Amino acid sequence: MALIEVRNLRKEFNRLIPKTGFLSGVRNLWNTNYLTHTAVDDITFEVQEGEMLGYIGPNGAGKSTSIKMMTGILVPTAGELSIAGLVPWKQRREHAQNIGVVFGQKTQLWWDIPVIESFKVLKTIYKIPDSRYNKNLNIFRELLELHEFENTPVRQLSLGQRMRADLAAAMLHDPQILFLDEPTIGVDVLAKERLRTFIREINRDRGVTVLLTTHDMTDIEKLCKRMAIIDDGKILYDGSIDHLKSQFGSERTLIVELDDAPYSLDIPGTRVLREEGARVWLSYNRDRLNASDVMMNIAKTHTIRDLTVEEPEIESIVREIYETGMNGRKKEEPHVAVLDV
Ligand SMILES: Nc1ncnc2c1ncn2[C@@H]1O[C@H](COP(=O)(O)OP(=O)(O)OP(=O)(O)O)[C@@H](O)[C@H]1O
Repeated sequence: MALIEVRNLRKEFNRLIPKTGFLSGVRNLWNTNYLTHTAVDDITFEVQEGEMLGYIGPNGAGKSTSIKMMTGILVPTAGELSIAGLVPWKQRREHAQNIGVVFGQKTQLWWDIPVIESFKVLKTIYKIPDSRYNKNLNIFRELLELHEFENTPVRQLSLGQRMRADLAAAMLHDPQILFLDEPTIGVDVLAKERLRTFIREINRDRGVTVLLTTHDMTDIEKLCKRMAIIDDGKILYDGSIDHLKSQFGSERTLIVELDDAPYSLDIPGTRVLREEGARVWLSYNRDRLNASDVMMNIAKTHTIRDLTVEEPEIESIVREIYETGMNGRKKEEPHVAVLDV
């Protein structure tokens, strides 16, 4: 049985249609005209124990709404949800013991008290035994370098420090599942790397199952093997990152360094992306050409000094899917490629 089971999950919100015109402010007080907006539209997926799933999508796609249902904050309009055998919004207390949650946009800690005092409050709330609390605190202190700021009130922390404190707080009670909603948003490169190392280690050493939402594709590439793409409340893709790359990333970039300046290199089947002195970046479709064909064609007119082929970046593949849907289809025809990973 999967640890997270989501079946035909749906969430609708009612939005007020504002009245305009004369005395609109007053008339809106009695306004009962609502428009139903479907934020999550019949999604189905599973997450196995110990897996790390990247859950991505453009702004307003329905990611946070999904996480809020999975964490028990929101009640779905329809569908089924079982997490570690519990229904989040019905068994909230038991469920809270099984999960850790980090919302990058909003701290779970108390703003005015030192980080360590927030941890003590959480110890009491979750009834964490002394030995377990001390053991976890020591491990997290080292992994996240908490000693730098554990006696500082949360409101005085930098964003990177706050995220480190939030991650530790979410893991103090040893949850088996961690929901991360944009945990690296706004933090610098070094802090991002520290957060990623922590997430990787708790997944590897403690077997914690992770559901990660982020707009940073490097987070996904560095942490997850599997990714689900949601847009307009629907799952467009659910499968391995390698499969997505091999299926949708057929554009390759060949970078050649020549003995002389290329002066508008014109190689059939390729497109010049950039030229810099004697270096030129050429894009070609791997399904129609291979690197050696392109190379041979260049060698007819130039002497090649150096050459590299760049793999497609997941970021550009995902951007294309957001823009045009799967397989270049329009978004009104969502296509779900469910794969075993
Ligand atoms: N409480 C609410 N009432 C009405 N509409 C809502 C509410 N919460 C979310 N929505 C709408 O539901 C849709 C999905 O929102 P959600 O926050 O889940 O998106 P998201 O994928 O997390 O976006 P982002 O990446 O910008 O955080 C959006 O159109 C949003 O405006």
